[in-house]
Amino acid sequence: MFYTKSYLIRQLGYTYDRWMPIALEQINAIAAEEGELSDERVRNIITQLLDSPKFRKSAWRDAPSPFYINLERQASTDDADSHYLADNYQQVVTVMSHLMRLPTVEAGAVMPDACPAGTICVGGVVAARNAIHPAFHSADVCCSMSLTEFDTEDAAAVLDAAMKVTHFGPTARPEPQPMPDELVARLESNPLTRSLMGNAVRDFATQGDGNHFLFVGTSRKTGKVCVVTHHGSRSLGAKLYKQGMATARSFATHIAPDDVRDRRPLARGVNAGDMAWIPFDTPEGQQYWDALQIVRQWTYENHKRIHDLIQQALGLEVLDHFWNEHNFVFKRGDLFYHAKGATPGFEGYERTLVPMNMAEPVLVTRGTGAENGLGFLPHGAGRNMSRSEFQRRYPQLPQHVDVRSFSGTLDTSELPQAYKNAAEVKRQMVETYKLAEVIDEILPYGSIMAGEPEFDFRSRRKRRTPATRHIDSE
Ligand SMILES: Nc1nc2c(ncn2[C@@H]2O[C@H](COP(=O)(O)O)[C@@H](O)[C@H]2O)c(=O)[nH]1
Ligand SMILES: [Mn+2]
Repeated sequence: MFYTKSYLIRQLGYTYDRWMPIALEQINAIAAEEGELSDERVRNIITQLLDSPKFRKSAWRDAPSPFYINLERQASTDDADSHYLADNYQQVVTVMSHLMRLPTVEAGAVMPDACPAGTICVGGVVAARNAIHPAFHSADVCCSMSLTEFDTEDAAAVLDAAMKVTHFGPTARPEPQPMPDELVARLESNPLTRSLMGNAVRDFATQGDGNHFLFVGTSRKTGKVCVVTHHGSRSLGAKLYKQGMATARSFATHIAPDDVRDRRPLARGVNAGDMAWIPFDTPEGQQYWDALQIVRQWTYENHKRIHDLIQQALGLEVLDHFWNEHNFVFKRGDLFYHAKGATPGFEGYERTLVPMNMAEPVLVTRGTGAENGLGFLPHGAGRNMSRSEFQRRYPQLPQHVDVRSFSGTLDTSELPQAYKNAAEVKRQMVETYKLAEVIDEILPYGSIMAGEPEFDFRSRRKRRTPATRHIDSE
């Protein structure tokens, strides 16, 4: 006998669903070996299939589980900013409330630098059981901070050398940098990263754009010059994220309830379908997890190569070097902590880096591991408002800082006032919520960012903004 859809629907009373063709394939394969099957045997085969990770049904909670809010409703004394900060607060709480209904999610926290950014807010931490939610680490996988302290007090020489050896923007380096052999071997070892080898090679020792930067300053403690870089895993991570979202959605089409399949937004920029996850205890979950660790290593080596090129250009002695991720997934016990713009402050992260803006010190922090932060601390100051809104409000160039744009044209949406007040965020982090202590500060000398590209892809015209390569009022 050949079993068909109509047998399952008419005789056994099932409703058509995506699992049915797969079930029929299995039933007919078994029938080919065992002969005609009883209705009960067929029902058992279907039950087993629906209980596998790919098809298991899971219900969202009716109400969100509670989460920690380490964010004051208004963090600025500047009246003009208050409106945006209050709006930010509301949006952050709304977004987190949706996440906290997911069946996988067991805990959540919001940091003092929180601001809305789509499926999860920046400054958000979400702990999930047996699940990796790609959207919660975001496309900028392993965006991170790295510091090298050099045995010199000549910050100008270091900034000049950095400008020559680093690379920002969408293009490849004019002279590619080879990756370490061990990294190449790891990339080869996982089918997901192997398929992205071209991206890994092309983008090695580059920093991208947006608010990624290379900051030069001096340690308040030692007076020595430090280079601090900020970037993620470039197109390697972005493409892995895309693969991860596709895999997560392939699970979600079967395991998630109707509201996940529903494409209508839950809130501004928030769609249930984007919250899909990959169960960790599946071959797909294991492979994706391993690929994330490889991308982490690529990102570490990427920072390091840029720092090494500066060291080699000037022949400097390295006094200190450390780094931390702030967009990543951390496995602690049985839970997967997804950090989107949150700095780990637990074991293994004794010193971490929290930048504020180009004109403020980068904080060297030590997390307290406080429960209310789920072991995390802020990753920056967080945006005050959208880029376009900020640009309409006449951003000011900072004084006493050597600001350089790799493209030669300043990106005014990245100027200091685009971010929340640094002292306020620091106060909330240290005093109000006790998430971290500040153990040193890297005082700003200068900064390099991608800047605006010469050609505006949106208007399809050359930009009119004058080039601003060097702003130093002293
Ligand atoms: N020292 C600098 N800090 C900066 C600059 N631009 C942004 N920032 C801070 O970094 C965080 C990180 O942002 P994210 O992209 O990882 O979410 C941000 O919140 C700002 O506080 C800069 O040019 N120099
Ligand atoms: Mn970042």
